[in-house]
Amino acid sequence: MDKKNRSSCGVVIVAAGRGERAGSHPDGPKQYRRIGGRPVIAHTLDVFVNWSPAERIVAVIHPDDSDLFAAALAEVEGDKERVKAVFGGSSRQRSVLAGLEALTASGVEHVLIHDAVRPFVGPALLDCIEASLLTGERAVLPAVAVTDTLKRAGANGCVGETVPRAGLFAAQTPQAFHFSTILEAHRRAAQDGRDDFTDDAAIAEWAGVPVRLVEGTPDNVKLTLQKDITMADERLSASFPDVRTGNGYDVHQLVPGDGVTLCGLFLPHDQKLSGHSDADVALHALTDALLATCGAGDIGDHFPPSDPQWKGAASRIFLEHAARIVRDRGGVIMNADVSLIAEAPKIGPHRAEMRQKLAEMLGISLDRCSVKATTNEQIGFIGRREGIAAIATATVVYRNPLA
Ligand SMILES: Nc1ccn([C@@H]2O[C@H](COP(=O)(O)OP(=O)(O)OP(=O)(O)O)[C@@H](O)[C@H]2O)c(=O)n1
Ligand SMILES: C[C@](O)(CO)[C@H](O)COP(=O)(O)O
Repeated sequence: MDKKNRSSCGVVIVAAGRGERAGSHPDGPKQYRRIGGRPVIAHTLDVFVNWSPAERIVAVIHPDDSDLFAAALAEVEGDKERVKAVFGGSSRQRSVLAGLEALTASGVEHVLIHDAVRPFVGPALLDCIEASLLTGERAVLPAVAVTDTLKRAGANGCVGETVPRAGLFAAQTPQAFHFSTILEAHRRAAQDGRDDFTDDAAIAEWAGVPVRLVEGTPDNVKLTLQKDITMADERLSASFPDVRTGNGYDVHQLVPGDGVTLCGLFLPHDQKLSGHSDADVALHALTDALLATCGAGDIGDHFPPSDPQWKGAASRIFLEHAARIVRDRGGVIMNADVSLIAEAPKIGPHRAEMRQKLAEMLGISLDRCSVKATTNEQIGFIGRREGIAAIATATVVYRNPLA
């Protein structure tokens, strides 16, 4: 989704429960149990810290779990600066209210409230919920239609009746709301002594706020019992990593001038690259390579050369935009590699600084960034110093389903 059409969201992740139905375990309550080698809550936080509309993330934890939470947070991959922990209460409802109160000064317009123990939430569901909020909905509930036949138990372990399942849905999280609407509803429920709501949509319903249903994902299960944790662990341990590689190519003409910008670095030279933006071929090729890893089109789709706002633009804007798209779709950039094909200026003395710039722009470590250069042996248009070309490759691992 285009950045300018995105909402400003806070996120409350409730993690203060004791997980009694799952049973006790040396790793602690179920949100700290390891699935696929990492704590459940680390998987959950990964998704939100890499989802760009999430401006503030409040994890609501139990006062006994501060050390467990700090250790789990250390395993989260992404911008953890946005995550703050507060203590919850004796019920889920009280924990949610503690999380909402912690967001009051943040100025966010919307809030997503999510169970820490639903680690398989994916960015596609978050985007779908956000899209519904952006149409003006004040409460949005992801839910899946019930597919089993439902029975109500009667006396002596026998069926009392069959419950018609038409129109019945199982509620999931994250449930999303206009922030001040749900805060006010939660505060009012607490003042009225109501402590029996099992989800936040029910509080919105009680407050008379219409709740929009959107389609949840069957994968987004809540880990409630020991068997759920076992199945989650098997699922993550058995799954193949979703590794994708994209490539990109770009070329720009050299004309008389005072220097060229390559990998975001200005190199004084007796020529310049001509183009609509700063004509940084290296960043253009790498932008295309990143977009290719998730089928997100090419640089021209996102930044049309016909659009005057990109005239003379620094190409880091394009690269950072592509990196954001990748992260929003659950991708982790593993590697970025650029080959420059230029007769002059000499790239070798500037390679280290160029790699450093790529690492900064992409938010990844230096050893994952590579810049190489070759001449064209004085052959063809590059050999005649009429242009510079770049070829780039990016490797991205997608942690969550793209669909
Ligand atoms: N006082 C509570 C109770 C629950 N939760 C959170 O609400 C989510 C959904 O609750 P549930 O699955 O019922 O978790 P527990 O209450 O921990 O489980 P149990 O009822 O088996 O003890 C969990 O992420 C849980 O940590 C919370 O923050 N504060
Ligand atoms: C909020 C919830 O995940 C919606 O399905 C669910 O109600 C929370 O679990 P609990 O067992 O009711 O605490």
